[in-house]
Amino acid sequence: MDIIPGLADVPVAYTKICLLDGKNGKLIYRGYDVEELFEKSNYLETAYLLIFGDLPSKAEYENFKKDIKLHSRLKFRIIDVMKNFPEKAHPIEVLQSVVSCLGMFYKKENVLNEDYQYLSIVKLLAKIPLIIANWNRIRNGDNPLEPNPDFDYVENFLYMYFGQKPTKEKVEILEKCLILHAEHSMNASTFAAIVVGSTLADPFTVISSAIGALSGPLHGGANEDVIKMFKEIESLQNVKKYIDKKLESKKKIPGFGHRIYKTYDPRAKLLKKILENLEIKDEELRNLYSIAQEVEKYVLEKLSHKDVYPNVDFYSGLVYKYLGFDEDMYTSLFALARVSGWLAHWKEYITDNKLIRPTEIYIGEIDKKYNDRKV
Ligand SMILES: CC(=O)SCCNC(=O)CCNC(=O)[C@H](O)C(C)(C)COP(=O)(O)OP(=O)(O)OC[C@H]1O[C@@H](n2cnc3c(N)ncnc32)[C@H](O)[C@@H]1OP(=O)(O)O
Ligand SMILES: O=C([O-])CC(=O)C(=O)O
Repeated sequence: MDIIPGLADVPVAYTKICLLDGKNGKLIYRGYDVEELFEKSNYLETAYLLIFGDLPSKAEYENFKKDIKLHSRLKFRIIDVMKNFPEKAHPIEVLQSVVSCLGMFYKKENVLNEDYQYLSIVKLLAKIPLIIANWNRIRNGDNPLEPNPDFDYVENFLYMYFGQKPTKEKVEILEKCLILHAEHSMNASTFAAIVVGSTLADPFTVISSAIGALSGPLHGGANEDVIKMFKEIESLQNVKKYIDKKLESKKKIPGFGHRIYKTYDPRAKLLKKILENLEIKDEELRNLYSIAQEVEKYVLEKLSHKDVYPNVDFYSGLVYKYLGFDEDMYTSLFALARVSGWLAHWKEYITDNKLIRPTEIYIGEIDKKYNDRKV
């Protein structure tokens, strides 16, 4: 028996949620190509599709939206907890901690009870955007805003975050970004969600664990590192030198490479398409975007023979920057979207649950004696 490092290519579950074709760069949610959803759907509808199995009818969608609006409140005690966090706390740490706190406020029920599942799903979808938006206001010394019941999900998030009604263009762009980030089969954070879910822990604990897994630089944390890299590069003429130095010292280029995609990540293509269609007036963003294009060209020259291509984290930050978000918020925006994928997998997995408990191969010492220890 041998181990499989990183469980690469080891299937851990049957699923009807997501099909990933890493060779051809295709991403399918519940039978629909993500590209079609990107063009035609919106985030909440896509979340419903992922979690409940198909796109909602008009009535189902209205009900779902109504239930989410009903739970779009944060208890004052949660806001108080947030006000006591250090202003410099990273938003993803705040999000993970507050989602974990949420569970303390609700009665624990049997996680296999479908009504409890539905209520928890609605609460998490309702409250996660509020936590992210409120934290941004709290850390800047502003009071959190009440949600505007006349606004849709994404519009309301942007309103609460920035404190003004967002333009239609910005709402549409964020809807598209969230669709692209909503789901991605058995990635590390989804695996964390089903590992914790398989113990029949409550859904707030499940999602909080998944957020923790997402935060690392090899996963969702890479989008922040990408923008830092563009800033460090500073100008087009530094691109080659910067990338060569990284590769010579065996460092990874953030935003490149993927366990499954051995070609261009379809989401990176669509994010790039968003950028191509923008009229970018901000000079810093224009400069970072041209650096990004140059980095892409040069890294592909250097690494495409190893099947290393841009992943979803490569262009997302530039789009978020266009929308006005600070760079330390990018991973939280990823989580805002991915919560639907985590919930879909959690629900699917526990319906036919088996505790996840792999094994390991012991290669340490045996038969040591306590009295022989070093003095
Ligand atoms: C939402 C997401 O999670 S998308 C991924 C976000 N993460 C990043 O962008 C961080 C940078 N990328 C990486 O670290 C990796 O590509 C990962 C973690 C995403 C995937 O890692 P793995 O599947 O374990 O692939 P592995 O690290 O073995 O790479 C295979 C080969 O490609 C190279 N490679 C892969 N990614 C990169 C990269 N970003 N920069 C330079 N080389 C790379 C490796 O050095 C390795 O080369 P070798 O065979 O000569 O040793
Ligand atoms: O699938 C993966 O391993 C990582 C990824 O791209 C994602 O979670 O979106």
